[in-house]
Amino acid sequence: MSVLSNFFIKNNSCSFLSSVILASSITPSPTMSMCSTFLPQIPSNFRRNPFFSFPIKPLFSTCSKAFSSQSSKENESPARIGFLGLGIMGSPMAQNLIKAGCDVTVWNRTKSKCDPLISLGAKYKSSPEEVASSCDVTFAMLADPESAVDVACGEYGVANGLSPGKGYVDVSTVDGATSKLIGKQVKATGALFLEAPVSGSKKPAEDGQLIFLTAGDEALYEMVAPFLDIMGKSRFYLGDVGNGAAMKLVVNMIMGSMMASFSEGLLLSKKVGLDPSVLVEVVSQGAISAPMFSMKGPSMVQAVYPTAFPLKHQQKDLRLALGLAESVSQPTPIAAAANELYKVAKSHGLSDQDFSAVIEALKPQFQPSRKE
Ligand SMILES: NC(=O)C1=CN([C@@H]2O[C@H](COP(=O)(O)OP(=O)(O)OC[C@H]3O[C@@H](n4cnc5c(N)ncnc54)[C@H](OP(=O)(O)O)[C@@H]3O)[C@@H](O)[C@H]2O)C=CC1
Ligand SMILES: O=CC(=O)O
Repeated sequence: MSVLSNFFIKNNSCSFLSSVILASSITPSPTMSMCSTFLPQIPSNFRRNPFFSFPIKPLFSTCSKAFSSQSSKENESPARIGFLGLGIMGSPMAQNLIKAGCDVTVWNRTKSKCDPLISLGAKYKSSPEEVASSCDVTFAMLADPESAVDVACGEYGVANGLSPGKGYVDVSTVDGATSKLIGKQVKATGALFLEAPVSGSKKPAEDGQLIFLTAGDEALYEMVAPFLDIMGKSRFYLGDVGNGAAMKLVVNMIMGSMMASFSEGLLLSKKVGLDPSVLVEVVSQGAISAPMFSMKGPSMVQAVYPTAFPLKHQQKDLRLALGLAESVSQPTPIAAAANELYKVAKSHGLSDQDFSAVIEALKPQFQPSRKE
């Protein structure tokens, strides 16, 4: 199978862009020339470092042709990638970049989380500002809107270290207004900005199987595509900043409601004398089957919730999705009800459990006492 056909199969969502990039490796196109201010700091990396022999993702060498065709200078520095926020998602994402041979510099508020990555070869800087100033492109995977703004725009924040020719890619799940605020600060430095929240949890992050929902500077999107392809299995470019955030919030609104509904079903099945494990099996074979139910159902039946997606983040996403719905007067009664359930779960100390622990909020001990 040719490299080109691999590319289309793996990334059927962006086949137009792929063909633009591939074509650019042969004949410079207007799309690629849009990237030229950024390119001088990136391309030689793709000729000199181990990316070319990266065995799992032949796609990458396809993309790298686009970069190498833009430059023939031998004395350019390799692309330097910053990664901020090394929680459940950020750590495996940064790890995959390091394992692919990228030159990665990390920072995390709790410094100890940097140590495993440093031992894999990452560099360390002591602030987001220093990471951004020492890197060509900086990724951030932060908890929520507050931390995303703080890291990007606060004291010693990313914006202080950015300048023309650099790029900032925020992969955190935030609302569109937050993303636009960050984008504005980034653009004021002359750097490029891309929002790129991800769909997919801990395991897809470890396996490089995330789905990127990007929006913002298309030139930066094209520049970082090879890195997204190391961390993910597909990528969507959705236009203006805010669209990536909105897409992610809609997806997670659906997910939060599905999990709440599944929880009700598991508990009801048990109460009427059925085996909830059999319900999981039945669901898995029918039209409402979902990987999420098959993966999480068995542990939910056992009342254990190993954290992949923290419940507090699911509730944050529902809250932000409800705000999005409110902004356009779209009724979302199911999501609103689900949100209340996650709030109950949070108030009972389940914030850091997996979001499947929302089922606990439906159990008698967590229900408001009722007069018979
Ligand atoms: N887990 C999942 O399945 C998925 C999560 N997401 C989204 O990705 C983002 C990260 O999720 P995840 O990795 O699970 O979350 P974690 O809670 O594991 O990690 C959060 C990260 O944010 C940092 N952080 C929190 N507050 C601040 C602050 N005030 N200043 C600086 N850094 C801060 C944490 O630093 P410290 O280590 O110091 O606490 C940590 O690095 C969230 O927006 C989430 O909604 C998206 C897809 C899937
Ligand atoms: O945001 C969570 C996910 O699984 O996607």
